[in-house]
Amino acid sequence: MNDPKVVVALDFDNQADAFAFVDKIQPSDCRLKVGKEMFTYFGPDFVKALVDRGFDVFLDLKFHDIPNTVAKAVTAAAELGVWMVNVHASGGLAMMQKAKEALAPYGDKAPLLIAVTVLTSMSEDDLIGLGITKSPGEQVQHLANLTKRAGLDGVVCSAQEAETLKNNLGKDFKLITPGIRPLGASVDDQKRIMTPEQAIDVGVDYLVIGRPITQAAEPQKVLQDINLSIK
Ligand SMILES: O=C(O)c1cc(=O)[nH]c(=O)n1[C@@H]1O[C@H](COP(=O)(O)O)[C@@H](O)[C@H]1O
Repeated sequence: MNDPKVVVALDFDNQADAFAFVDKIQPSDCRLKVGKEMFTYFGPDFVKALVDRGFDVFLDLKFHDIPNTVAKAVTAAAELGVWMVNVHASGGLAMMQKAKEALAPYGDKAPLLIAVTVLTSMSEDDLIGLGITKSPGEQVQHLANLTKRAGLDGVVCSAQEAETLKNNLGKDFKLITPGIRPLGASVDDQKRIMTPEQAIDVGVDYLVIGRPITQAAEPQKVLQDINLSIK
C-alpha cells in the first residue's frame, strides 16, 4: 500500500516497548504518530530513529505561540524529516500563514501542515469559559475555514464532523481523525467512535488509531484487517 491511511498513535512511556511494537509492523501498512508524551521523554532522536526505519511520522506537538516561534518550530520538524506536523488553529491566521511560509523552501519534501480546531475534550461550557459563544460544532467550522484560508493542508477533527467539513472545504483538504475503533475493539476512553470503514465513507483521509493496534497480541494482523476493511 503506497498511501497508508492508518496512523498508529505511539503512546508508550518507554522506548523499549515502543520499538518492540514498531518491530512488528511495516511502514507500507501504516504511519506513526508521536505526541507530547513520547517527544518530551525521548526527543528528536526517537523521531529520527522512526524516520530512519522508513516510517512516515506525524509529529503531533500542536504548536501554539507567536507566529515567528511557530514558524521556527515547524522548520525544526521539517529538518527532522517528518511527514506531518500540526499547530492550533486558534493561534490565528497570521501564525498559520507564517508556519506555512516557513515550509515553502522544503518543496515537495515539506511536511503536511495541519491544524487542530476544537479539542474533542472541550464542551460548550468550556468554550463559554474562554469567552467563545459559538457551539463547538460552529467553532470547528469557523477554525477549519480559517485553516483553509491560511493555506494549510487540513485539520484534525472528529469523525462526526468529517462529512460537513469535507463538503464545505473540498476533497483536497485533509481530515485526520482519532476515535476510530474496529468492530469489536474496546472503546477505552473514547466517547464518540466510528469504525474505519464508516470514517473513510464520511470522507476522513487519515485514521489515528492507538490502543486497538498497540495493545493487540498480533498488531500486524489487526492492521492488515483494518487495511483490508478500507480497501
Ligand atoms: O490530537 C490527537 O491526536 C487527539 C485528539 C483528540 O481529540 N482525541 C484523541 O484521541 N487524540 C489522540 O488520538 C490517539 C487515540 O488513541 P486511541 O484512543 O488509543 O486510539 C491518542 O494519541 C489521543 O491523544
